[in-house]
Amino acid sequence: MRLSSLEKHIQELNRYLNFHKVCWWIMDIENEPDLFYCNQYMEDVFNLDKSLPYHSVSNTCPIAGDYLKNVELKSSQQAKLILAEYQDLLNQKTAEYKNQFPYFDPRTNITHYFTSRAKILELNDQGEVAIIYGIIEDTTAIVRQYRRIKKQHKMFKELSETDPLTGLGNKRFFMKLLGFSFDKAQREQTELAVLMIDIDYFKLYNDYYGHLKGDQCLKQVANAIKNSLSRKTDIVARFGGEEFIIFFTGASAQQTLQLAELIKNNVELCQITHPKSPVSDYVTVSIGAYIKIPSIENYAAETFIKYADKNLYKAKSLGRNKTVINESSL
Ligand SMILES: Nc1nc2c(ncn2[C@@H]2O[C@H](COP(=O)(O)OP(=O)(O)OP(=O)(O)O)[C@@H](O)[C@H]2O)c(=O)[nH]1
Repeated sequence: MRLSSLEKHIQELNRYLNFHKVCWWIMDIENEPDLFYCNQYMEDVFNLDKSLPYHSVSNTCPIAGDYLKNVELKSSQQAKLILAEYQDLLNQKTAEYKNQFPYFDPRTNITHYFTSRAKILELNDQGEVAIIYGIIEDTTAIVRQYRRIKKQHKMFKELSETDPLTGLGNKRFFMKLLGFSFDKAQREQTELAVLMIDIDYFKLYNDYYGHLKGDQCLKQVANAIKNSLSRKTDIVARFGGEEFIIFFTGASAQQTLQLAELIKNNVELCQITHPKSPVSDYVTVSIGAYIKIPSIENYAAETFIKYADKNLYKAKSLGRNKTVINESSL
């Protein structure tokens, strides 16, 4: 009786669900829980043996069976999820499931992406699930397009946060990260340090050598600054023109001063000749630093930049090629 009912359903599915590029399958859970019947298109797509009218769930089902062989599931976690949804359908906890799975086709060496939906078609007299059916659609084109857009989005984001000349982060990138770190330092009551670095007499350098050489100089200085930083959490950016900025957390005032001195020395050690500089034969930088534990009442991330900038101004007025750090913290 059940078999003829199944046959009737198979005939109906063949008649009504005969769309191009749509796989359908049906299972008699009550009598043959390990078998599924499907259309020819599904047999083609998943390389199933066409000599039989049915296929084994445990051996050939693209999801439940030998998925380890053919389905490139990203993780066993995903496989478990699909299985759990299938169980929920059998236990009537859900009326329909919908999941996605990648399928590696060994004939073409290409991974396709499918969306699989299933529903209960018939209950038996005891109200238990008797027959379920489902469709599987190839969503490879949509998935690929989604990934392309995501990749482009990431690229645009990186471009919008990168200084094209030096490859360092730009002001926007810096302010975003400073905001996060400021809040964290405030919560954890740790020191936050901001260093403003400015090339000395850069206008004279540009006037003497021209803008292109000025650009090269900016790149070299940017590299010298970047290479002076050892921790991943030290964030550096080109803040504008010939000005660079750094922030980091968890260091003492002494360590901050040491790092500033290291940067200053490393820039001078690049030996970029600057015939017009009154302070050195080579390009030098001045640095203004500000370090403090952010306090809830009195500070904002921008205040750190303002004070670091004031100290930079002091370093310039003290003759350049100098570091000034907020003295109260030393
Ligand atoms: N080549 C080049 N020059 C730049 C760029 N951005 C800013 N500048 C130049 O940097 C110079 C900055 O000059 P000023 O602000 O007068 O400062 P300075 O000559 O370095 O003097 P001090 O900072 O007081 O030591 C200007 O000549 C700008 O044109 C850039 O992207 N490329």
